[in-house]
Amino acid sequence: MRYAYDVASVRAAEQELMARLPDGTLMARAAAGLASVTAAILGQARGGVYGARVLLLVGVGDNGGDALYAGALLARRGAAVHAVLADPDRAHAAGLAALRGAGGRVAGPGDARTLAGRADLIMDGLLGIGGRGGLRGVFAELAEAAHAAVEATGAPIVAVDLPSGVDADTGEVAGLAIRAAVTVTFGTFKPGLLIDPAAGHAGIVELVDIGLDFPEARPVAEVLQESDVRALLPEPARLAQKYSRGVVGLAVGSERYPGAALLATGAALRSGVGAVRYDGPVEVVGTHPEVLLGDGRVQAWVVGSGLGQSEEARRRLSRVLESDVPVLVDADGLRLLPKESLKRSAPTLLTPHSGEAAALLGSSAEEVDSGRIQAVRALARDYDAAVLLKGPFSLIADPLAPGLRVNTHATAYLATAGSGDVLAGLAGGLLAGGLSALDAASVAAYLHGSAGLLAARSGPVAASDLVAALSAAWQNVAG
Ligand SMILES: NC(=O)C1=CN([C@@H]2O[C@H](COP(=O)(O)OP(=O)(O)OC[C@H]3O[C@@H](n4cnc5c(N)ncnc54)[C@H](O)[C@@H]3O)[C@@H](O)[C@H]2O)[C@@H](O)CC1
Ligand SMILES: Nc1ncnc2c1ncn2[C@@H]1O[C@H](COP(=O)(O)OP(=O)(O)O)[C@@H](O)[C@H]1O
Ligand SMILES: [K+]
Repeated sequence: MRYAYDVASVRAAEQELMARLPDGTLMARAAAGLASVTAAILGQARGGVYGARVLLLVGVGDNGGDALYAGALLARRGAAVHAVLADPDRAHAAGLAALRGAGGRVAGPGDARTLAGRADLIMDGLLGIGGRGGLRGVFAELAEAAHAAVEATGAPIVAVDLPSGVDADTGEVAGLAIRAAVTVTFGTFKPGLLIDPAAGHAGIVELVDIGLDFPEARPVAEVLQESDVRALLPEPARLAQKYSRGVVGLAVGSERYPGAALLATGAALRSGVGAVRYDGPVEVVGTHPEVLLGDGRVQAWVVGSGLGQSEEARRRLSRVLESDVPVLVDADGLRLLPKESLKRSAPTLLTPHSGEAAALLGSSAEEVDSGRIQAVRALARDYDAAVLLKGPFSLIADPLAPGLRVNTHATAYLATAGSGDVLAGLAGGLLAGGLSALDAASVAAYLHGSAGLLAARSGPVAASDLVAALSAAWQNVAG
């Protein structure tokens, strides 16, 4: 598992560690890690550090200090390092002395555009975990100079700890923020590196261990790694029979949206269950001869994907919601009936995208997307249900779990019609296989992402390709 801690916990861990170490040790560790990642990037881009032109954007706190010390290390290896200071009187004094001592040069904001235009790499040391709100004034001018240069030259921006201007704790971006190619973060992930829209500013995130420990702090978010998913996969016992592996019922698809039934069924058949029962008007057996039809006992239902808005759709939805087994509610299922009907006593998993989440919350998709932690938590609380809020990085909240889960194992090729139907069938099958709603959602999001990554190796992905890739994705995880 990978964890993200909030700023208060990072500060506490830092205090605790600094009390036991000589002054400056933590910053030295951070700067060494930062310089080493930066050197690797320069190595790949141009064969080495020697002669590389590096521009440091330096703010007024320790984030700028990290950049200055890392710049000094790069200058000692032969890089031509310039630092542009947002406010010379408040720049990290010892870091500045180290940079100068190593042969680095200092310039004013007026030189930022020229230096950025010539740089092989720009390091963003404007703001770290002490940042509040978006970039303004000189900070904004420096960020704009960096972005303009990147557009013209393609040079990467390496963010120090966080892309400057994003909110470390919430992932919100209120105004201008740096868009980095790589972020080198220290000690732990911060929620802002995992939660959109801030996560979309971070690029590839490299974690540098500086020795921080979090024995008692509660993570804000956790990200399942492959080994976590492996431990949760329902493998068939030797004495398994089809009913002991679980049966999932699918009340999805309609005459208007037959594809949803075919896709969800295909995914459910590859979700580890013993059988899939389809209840609806779509002819699924031609494509999926394994499917059972009509009434019968199931261990979980999936309802809503491609259900349509008809009276019959409403009836199918209420029948499923009134059952006493776990239910996954997707798409039309989230909008068709009064909100109260989604509050059930058996486990429930809601899988909205931002628009559907907004409808449930009475807000707009823009509001949901600008405050995703708040939105997913509010839904889980209001509906007393596990909620998978879909998006580039999907968030999963459960009223009983203190932290959020985030799925970062994904590709933008998943943004394709029918992709959500595949996810619903897969997650529903995992629910029927006995996983909790939280685990079913997390494992499904991971496998769905894996299938997308596998399928994308051969080019753009259709939702049917995701179904076809699911077994391989499962096998890759299971090992
Ligand atoms: N906490 C830790 O464990 C460690 C922290 N280190 C570095 O220290 C950083 C935190 O340093 P600081 O606490 O000094 O904070 P920052 O360097 O993030 O800067 C905070 C300062 O910027 C000003 N500021 C805040 N928002 C602003 C805005 N929107 N526009 C303009 N100015 C703004 C504030 O007045 C404050 O003085 C970390 O992100 C990391 O880079 C590392 O050196 C290693 C260890
Ligand atoms: N940019 C993106 N990067 C990664 N995954 C994405 C992105 N956009 C959407 N997804 C994923 O694709 C799926 C889309 O589901 P959904 O919005 O229900 O689509 P549909 O209704 O067309 O099936 C979700 O799992 C979502 O998390
Ligand atoms: K930064």
